[in-house]
Amino acid sequence: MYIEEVKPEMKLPETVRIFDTTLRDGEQTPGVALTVDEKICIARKLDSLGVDTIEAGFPAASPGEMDSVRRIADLDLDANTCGLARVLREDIDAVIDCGADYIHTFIGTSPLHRKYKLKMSPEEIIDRAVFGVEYAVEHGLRVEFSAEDATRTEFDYLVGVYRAAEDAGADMINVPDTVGVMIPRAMNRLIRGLRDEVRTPISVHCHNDFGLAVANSLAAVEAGASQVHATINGLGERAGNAALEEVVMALITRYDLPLTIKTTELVNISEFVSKITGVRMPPNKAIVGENAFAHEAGIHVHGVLEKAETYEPITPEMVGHKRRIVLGKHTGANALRSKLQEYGIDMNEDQFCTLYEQVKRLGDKGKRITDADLRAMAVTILGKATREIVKLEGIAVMTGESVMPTATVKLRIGDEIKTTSMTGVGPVDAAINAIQSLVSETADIELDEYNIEAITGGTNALAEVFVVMSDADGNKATGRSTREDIVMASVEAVLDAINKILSLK
Ligand SMILES: CC(=O)SCCNC(=O)CCNC(=O)[C@H](O)C(C)(C)COP(=O)(O)OP(=O)(O)OC[C@H]1O[C@@H](n2cnc3c(N)ncnc32)[C@H](O)[C@@H]1OP(=O)(O)O
Ligand SMILES: CC(C)C(=O)C(=O)O
Repeated sequence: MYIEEVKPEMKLPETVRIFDTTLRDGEQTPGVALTVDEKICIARKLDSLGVDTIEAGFPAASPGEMDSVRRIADLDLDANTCGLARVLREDIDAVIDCGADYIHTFIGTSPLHRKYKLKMSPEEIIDRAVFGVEYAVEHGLRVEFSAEDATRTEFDYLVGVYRAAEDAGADMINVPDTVGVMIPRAMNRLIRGLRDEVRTPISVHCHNDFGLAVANSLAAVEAGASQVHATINGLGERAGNAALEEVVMALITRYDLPLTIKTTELVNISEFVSKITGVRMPPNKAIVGENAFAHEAGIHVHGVLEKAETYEPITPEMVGHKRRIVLGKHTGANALRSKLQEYGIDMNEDQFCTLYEQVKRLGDKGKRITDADLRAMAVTILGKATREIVKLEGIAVMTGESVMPTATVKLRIGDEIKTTSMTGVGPVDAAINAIQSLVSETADIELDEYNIEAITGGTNALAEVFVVMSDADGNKATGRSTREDIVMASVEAVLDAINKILSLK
């Protein structure tokens, strides 16, 4: 509604090209280093996603980078394979040697970069830029030129640099907000200004130091930029780059721009990149976070159950996500009824009220309530309490210096008594390993989470253990126990969760 009103003020391009730099700037995320094979896997996924260009690496940086870019170029993907290079002959030669079809070459232009980093005069920087672009063009590459730290460069000088790159044959000029200092209005002004001065298509590369990378990228598009640099999950130097999934979904759904991205792949690629890089997404991350389509508050869940758009701006399916109704302190009766219906559980009004109160009480204590917990609570209220299918009959643990921590556990599982001994990194680990080994003959139940907290002080402190376990069918249950002895608290919590899951069968 409001967006349509401001659209006439924009200079939107017909479409926006997506230049993905997950494998280059994304890999500059502190602590992230990808192997050649990992880069190839990500490149294939980016290509299926439909990005226009994949910046596969910086070939001059190392033999591994060279190998990655070469092998990605050899894949002959639909996306352009791009290599990054300083405006130096040896860097550009490295990109040429990789067989990439596209080069991104750059030089710093701001007073800070000129004076302190490059120690070059403004004229020398222009000469170097022209050399780099011409050299790459002569070698048959399509060339994107970046004035690094453009957003802290004097406008007239910046125009001079870009005009020189354009005259030297650059196919795209990129405007990097290298340290993320822009605000959307200023970015819009800068891109409008540049559009009046240069003929070449304009791209932007925004960093997220103030959390404005996506907003600044969109402001640039509103001013006519026809390409955006982005990374999966917003990876990149320091606070990262503009998150591809956010930029893409905003361009498609807020600006109605026809992008070629297969949006249903976004969650899949986000999870893949998160796993490979080890950079986990916060649950509230837009578009791809665990909570992006999760609802707990009663008023919201009620709205969503009636009509999902009340509290969802786009459908989860559009990005390959799933809607989740979460139980907790804010749960309302409508949400609870829908959960019971989902599991085919019938209750009278009194039983329902008891369950509702229990959910609220647990929520107030800050406890997490999984679907299996709810089902266990419901069956207890219905008089069919969680059955103690697995019962501890005995346990002995041995630990110390120079011995492998070992636990011997005796369980009654149904009518059978079973015993085993297992080792672990400590007595708790050994005991849980032994329980899991015995139970694995009945059901495949994994420990997903283990948390321990000291409730009181001192060596005889009460410890509360909280676990989350799940089986191969996706049933998840929590288990809890509070004891002075952390081994026993852990064993009881694990058995609590296992029995909840087995009682559902
Ligand atoms: C904003 C960005 O994200 S830029 C990309 C950042 N990515 C990387 O740096 C990738 C990893 N880098 C590397 O492996 C190394 O830094 C290399 C191989 C590229 C260069 O290594 P070294 O030769 O040892 O140089 P070092 O990194 O210490 O310093 C950078 C040099 O490049 C020069 N330089 C920096 N940018 C440019 C440029 N665009 N054009 C020409 N020279 C440049 C610097 O002035 C400095 O020169 P000096 O060695 O003569 O002082
Ligand atoms: C190489 C350039 C575009 C860059 O990564 C930056 O300025 O952040």
